Amino acid sequence: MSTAAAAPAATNPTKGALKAVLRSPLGIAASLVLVVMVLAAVLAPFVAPNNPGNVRLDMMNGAADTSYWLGGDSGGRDIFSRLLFAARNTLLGALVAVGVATILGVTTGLIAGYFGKAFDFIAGWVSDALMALPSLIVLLAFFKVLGSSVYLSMAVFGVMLAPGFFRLTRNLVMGVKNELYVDAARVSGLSDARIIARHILLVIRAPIVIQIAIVSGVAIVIQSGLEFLGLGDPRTPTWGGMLQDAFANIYVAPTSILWPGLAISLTVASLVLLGNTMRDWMQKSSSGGHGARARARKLAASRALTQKPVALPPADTILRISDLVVGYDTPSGLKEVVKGVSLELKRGETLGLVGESGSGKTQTAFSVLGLLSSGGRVVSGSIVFDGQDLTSLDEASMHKLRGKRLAYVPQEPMSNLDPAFRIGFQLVEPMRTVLGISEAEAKKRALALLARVGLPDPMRAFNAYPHEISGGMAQRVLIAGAVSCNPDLLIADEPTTALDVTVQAEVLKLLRDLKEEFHMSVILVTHNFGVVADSCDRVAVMRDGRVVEASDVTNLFTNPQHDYTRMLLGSTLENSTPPAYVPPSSTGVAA
Ligand SMILES: Nc1ncnc2c1ncn2[C@@H]1O[C@H](COP(=O)(O)OP(=O)(O)OP(=O)(O)O)[C@@H](O)[C@H]1O
Repeated sequence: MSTAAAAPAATNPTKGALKAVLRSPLGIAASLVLVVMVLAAVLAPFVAPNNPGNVRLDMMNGAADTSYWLGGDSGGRDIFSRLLFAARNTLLGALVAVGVATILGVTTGLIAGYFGKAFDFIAGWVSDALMALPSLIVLLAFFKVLGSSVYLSMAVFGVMLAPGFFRLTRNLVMGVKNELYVDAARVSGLSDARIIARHILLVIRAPIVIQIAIVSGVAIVIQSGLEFLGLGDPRTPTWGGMLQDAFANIYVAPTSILWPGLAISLTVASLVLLGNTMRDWMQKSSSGGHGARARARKLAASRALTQKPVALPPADTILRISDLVVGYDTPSGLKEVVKGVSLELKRGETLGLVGESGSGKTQTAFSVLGLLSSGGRVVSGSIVFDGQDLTSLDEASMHKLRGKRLAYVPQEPMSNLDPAFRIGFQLVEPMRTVLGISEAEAKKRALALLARVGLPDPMRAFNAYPHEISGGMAQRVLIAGAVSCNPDLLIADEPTTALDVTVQAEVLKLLRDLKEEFHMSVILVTHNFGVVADSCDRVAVMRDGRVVEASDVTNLFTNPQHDYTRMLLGSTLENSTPPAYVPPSSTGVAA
C-alpha cells in the first residue's frame, strides 16, 4: 500500500463515532427509536393489521378495539396502520430532502474547497443567495406550482438545505487539502477525483454524517409542519397529515393527536440526540482529527510514515529533541519559528530555556506538549520522550500523556483557572479522569497538595473561586494541579513572571522542592538568568528559533561562549530588559 493511501486509513472517524454512540445510554436509546421507526416504515405492508385507506364508518373518531388498536381517525381509518405507512412516507420524504441536500452540497463543497478559484466564488455566491431565501415561503410557492407531492416538495427543500452542507464540506476540505498525505497522494500520481474521493472525503466524513442526522430531523419537522397546514396530499398517509386530522377533531377524540405527535417528536429528538452524541465525541477526541492541533499531530503521524525510525537516546535521558523545526502556515508560505533545535534533558534534571522575547522558547516547549496554536506544526525533527517519538503520536495518544506524564505550569496563573468553577473542582476533576480515583480520594489528595504548595488554609482555597485568591496563590494552585498526577516531565513557562518579586523566590523554591519530591525532570522557560542560576542544572540559550549555546549552568556563567549569551548575561547583571541583539556579522564588531 502506498504511503498516501495509508494515511487516511490511520484514523477511522465513522467507527469512532459509532462506538461513541453505542457507549452512551442516550445514543443507544436514540438508535433504538430510529431502528424501530425504520422497521415500521419498511415492514408496514406486512405488519399493519389493516389497509391504511380502509374506512369503517362505525370507527370514525372511534376508541381502540381489537382491530383498530389505537382507534380510528375522522375518516374511520385505522390510526395504527396509518401510523406505520405514514412512517414510510415521512421518512422517505426526509430522505429525499437530505439526499438532495447532501449530494448537491457535499459535491459542490468538495469541488469548491479542493479547486477553489472561480467555482468556489460562484458556488459561494449561489449558496449565499439560497440561504437568504425564506425556505417556508419558497416551499409554499412551490406547492402552488407543483401540487401536493411530499417528495417533490422535499426535493425542493433539499435544494434549500444544500448550502449548509456546501459550507461545512468546503471548510473541512480547505482544512485538510494541504495535509502532507494529500501532497503525497498528488506526488504519487493519483487523479484529483481519486484524491478527493479516497483521501479527502474519507477524512471529513464524520462531521457530514452528524450534519445529516441533524438535518433529517429538521426535514421531518418542516415536512410535518407543511402537512399540518393542510398542504400535503390527503391520499398519502403522513405523520403531519395525521396530526392535522387529529387536531381538527381534538375535542371529539383527544387521544388521536398523541400518536403522530409522539412519532414525530421521538424521531426528531432521536436524530438530534444521535447527532449531538457524535458531535460530543468529536469534540472530546479533539475533532477526531479536525482541530488545528489534531491536524498538526495527524500531519506529524503521516510524516512519521515516511521517516526513518528515530534513534533512541540512553535510558537516563527523558527527553531528546533533535533538529526540531516548527512552522506556521501563513498566506505568504511557511513561517519557521523554531529552526532546527536540538536539546537533551536527563532524568531528574532542570533545563533552563533562555532567550529574549520571540526567540522560540515557548514554541519549543509547546511542541513537546503537542499544543502548538492553530496553524502551527512540527515540520521536521523528532521529540523523543521516554523512548517515544512524540511527533509521530496522534492526538488521542498525546492527550493520554498530557496531564499524566507531561505537565505544564503557565505564565499567567489567573487566566489559566476557569473563573466559573471552584478551585477544588478544577483540581479534583483531572485527577479523577487521569488517575481513575474516586471523588473522595481526589479531594483528599487535592487538599494535601494545596497544603503542600503552601496555601495556609487548604479547605478555604479548595472552596474558593479563582477571583477569591491572589496571583501567587493561583500559581501555587496550578503547580499543585500540574504535579497532582505525578508527571515525569514538568514544563514551566515563565512561571514567576506575573508574580510579585517576593512571591517569585518562594514559587521557584517550591518548584525545586517538588521536583525532588516527585522525581520529575523540569524544563524552565525564562528570560531571566537569575531564575536559571537559582533553579537550573543545565541551560540552553535561544535566539531567533535556534539554540546558540547549551551547557551546564556553572560553565555558562563562568565561561559563556557566544556573544549573544554574554550580552544577555550582561543585561541581567545590569537588571535591565535585554536590548535587541545585533549579530556581529551585521556590525562587523565582535563583542
Ligand atoms: N500562532 C502563531 N502564529 C505565527 N507565529 C507565531 C505564533 N505564535 C508564536 N509565533 C512566533 O513564534 C516566534 C517564537 O515565539 P515564542 O512564543 O516561542 O517566543 P518566546 O521565546 O517564548 O518569547 P516570549 O517570552 O515573548 O513568549 C515569535 O516570532 C512569534 O511571533
